[in-house]
Amino acid sequence: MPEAIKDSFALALAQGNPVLGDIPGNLAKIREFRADAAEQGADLVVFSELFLTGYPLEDLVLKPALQEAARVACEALAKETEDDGPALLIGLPWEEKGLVYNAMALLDNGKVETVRFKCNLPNYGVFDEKRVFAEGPLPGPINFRGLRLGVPICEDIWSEDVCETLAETGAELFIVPNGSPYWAGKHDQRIQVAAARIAENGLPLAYLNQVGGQDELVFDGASFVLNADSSLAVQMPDWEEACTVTRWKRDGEAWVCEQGERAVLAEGETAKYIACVTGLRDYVGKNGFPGVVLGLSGGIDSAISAAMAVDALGADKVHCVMLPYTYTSSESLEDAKACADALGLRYDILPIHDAVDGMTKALEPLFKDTEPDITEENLQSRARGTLLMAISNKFGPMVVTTGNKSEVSVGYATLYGDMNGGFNPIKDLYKTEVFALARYRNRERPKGCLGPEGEVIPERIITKPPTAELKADQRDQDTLPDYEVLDDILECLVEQEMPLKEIVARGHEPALVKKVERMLHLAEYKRRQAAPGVKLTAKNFGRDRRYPITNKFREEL
Ligand SMILES: Nc1ncnc2c1ncn2[C@@H]1O[C@H](COP(=O)(O)OP(=O)(O)OC[C@H]2O[C@@H]([n+]3cccc(C(=O)O)c3)[C@H](O)[C@@H]2O)[C@@H](O)[C@H]1O
Ligand SMILES: Nc1ncnc2c1ncn2[C@@H]1O[C@H](COP(=O)(O)OP(=O)(O)OP(=O)(O)O)[C@@H](O)[C@H]1O
Ligand SMILES: NC(=O)CC[C@H](N)C(=O)O
Repeated sequence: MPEAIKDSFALALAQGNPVLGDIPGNLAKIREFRADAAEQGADLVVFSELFLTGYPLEDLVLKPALQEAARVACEALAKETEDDGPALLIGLPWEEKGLVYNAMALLDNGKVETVRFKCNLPNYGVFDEKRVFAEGPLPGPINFRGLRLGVPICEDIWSEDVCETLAETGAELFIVPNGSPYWAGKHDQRIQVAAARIAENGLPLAYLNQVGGQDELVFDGASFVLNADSSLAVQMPDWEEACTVTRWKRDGEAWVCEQGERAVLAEGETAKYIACVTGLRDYVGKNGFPGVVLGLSGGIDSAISAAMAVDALGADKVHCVMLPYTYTSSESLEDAKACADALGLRYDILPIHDAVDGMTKALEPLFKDTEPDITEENLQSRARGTLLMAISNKFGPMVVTTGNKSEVSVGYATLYGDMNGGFNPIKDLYKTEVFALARYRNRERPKGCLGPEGEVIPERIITKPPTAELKADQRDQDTLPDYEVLDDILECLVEQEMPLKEIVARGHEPALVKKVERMLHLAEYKRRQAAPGVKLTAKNFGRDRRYPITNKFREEL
């Protein structure tokens, strides 16, 4: 039986990257973290929200078999705490009297000592927890070897009630396990929320988040400890697994965390770039692909996607194919080759003339009395999409799709053509941000990136006017307004749901604002069929923005 905690204790924060549904794999990770924490003298190791199963579980948690497998793994793990090692605070779904809770279990002395449930279930943006979990009752503290731990679970700290109840019922500090996805500016929000709970209750707070990608979400880690005066005691690194042991001392009635690691966090473009790379890496890795393949056109979208793929997976796992047709310029061929060379990846050229001519011939009996139009343009895109999917089928790599948020917004992409693919690393980046990130990556290679340093996206790819090259002398701006203008209107419409009048008041042409609004609504059917991609903003296309496809509503202006 371990001794009661008196004047000091050591708390390990296990900032890990679970694989959703891989209970044996996550269990193995828990054991590794525990061994590491034991070596560092920890008394307790805490894991992020639902770590044993992975987060977010979505409807998978409704499966009794999943609940049962998690419970069995938890009981087995509890037995292992009979040794002298640290206790464990782990997250898992917990069924009781027919209701399923989002729970944290304290495993100590060879058994499950206590379980407590999440009270405030987030049900906005990407979150849908009320659909699958029951709300827990307002909790009291967990007794850990005589120490009274307040354990609010993630959303539980985003309002006052749970922390207030825990403090009133004797909690001595807060330990907060989270599954808190990244979006730009999120870390500052978390610190503010934590500081508010500390100010209300006068207790220190350890905030633990997971890392890694899970479908469209990426988690940045960046766990931290704030003391009761809201000063930062520990800042763990972002975007990487880590096990940090925080050391606590009693000062009269209060607990104080000793000053520890102070990692510098990625911000702005660095954070966004790492988020795209992390999302792609984990999607490809966790779904078991040997690598990726993508069409490299000499344009900026495919160039930055190729750079992100190399940074995520290494050049040996990225295959780029130039698929030229009649309208492909010599500059595009040169630029694609220069980009492939700079990134050091496998590059092939497969002309699509035969494929397009073959489809044109097959359609001739029906099309012979018609004029060429966008149909023929789309055949080029579909030939490319088909060939890339064939390479995927034959050799196994996943097709990376490369549409930016501006294109995805207005439907400037071909269904079953360039929209083909399994995952899109730039889906939540407007075109103007794609340009900025390309320049950024040429200046700087952020941590964890496996590609070369220096210029990886040749300058001309960034400076030349964007073109789909589906007909002679085509430019994106023949069909779309300048990207600076388009992106500003889209940001207002998508992220802010701003009334059209207010968008016009920013200096935009009324007719253009109406046109963009119309394109945005009309493209809903394409987005519903589009590949998933990394969420970077507070409102991505996907779970954050659920619009009907059939929709005749248009705002008056
Ligand atoms: N509400 C709805 N629900 C379900 N399906 C709907 C639909 N409305 C149209 N459709 C279907 O969608 C079809 C039109 O969509 P789609 O076939 O994609 O063709 P569409 O959107 O007409 O053309 C593709 C556009 O993407 C542009 N673009 C830009 C950059 C690159 C590339 C590229 O390919 O590399 C393309 C290209 O210039 C063109 O403006 C209709 O013929 C119809 O079959
Ligand atoms: N000639 C080509 N060879 C290989 N892939 C191509 C070719 N043309 C288009 N693609 C694929 O289709 C996608 C969509 O084309 P699109 O023209 O929108 O993008 P881009 O060429 O990368 O960038 P930009 O819009 O700046 O020209 C490309 O990103 C690329 O993956
Ligand atoms: N898992 C959760 O409860 C997440 C919700 C929380 N507000 C966050 O994004 O940090």
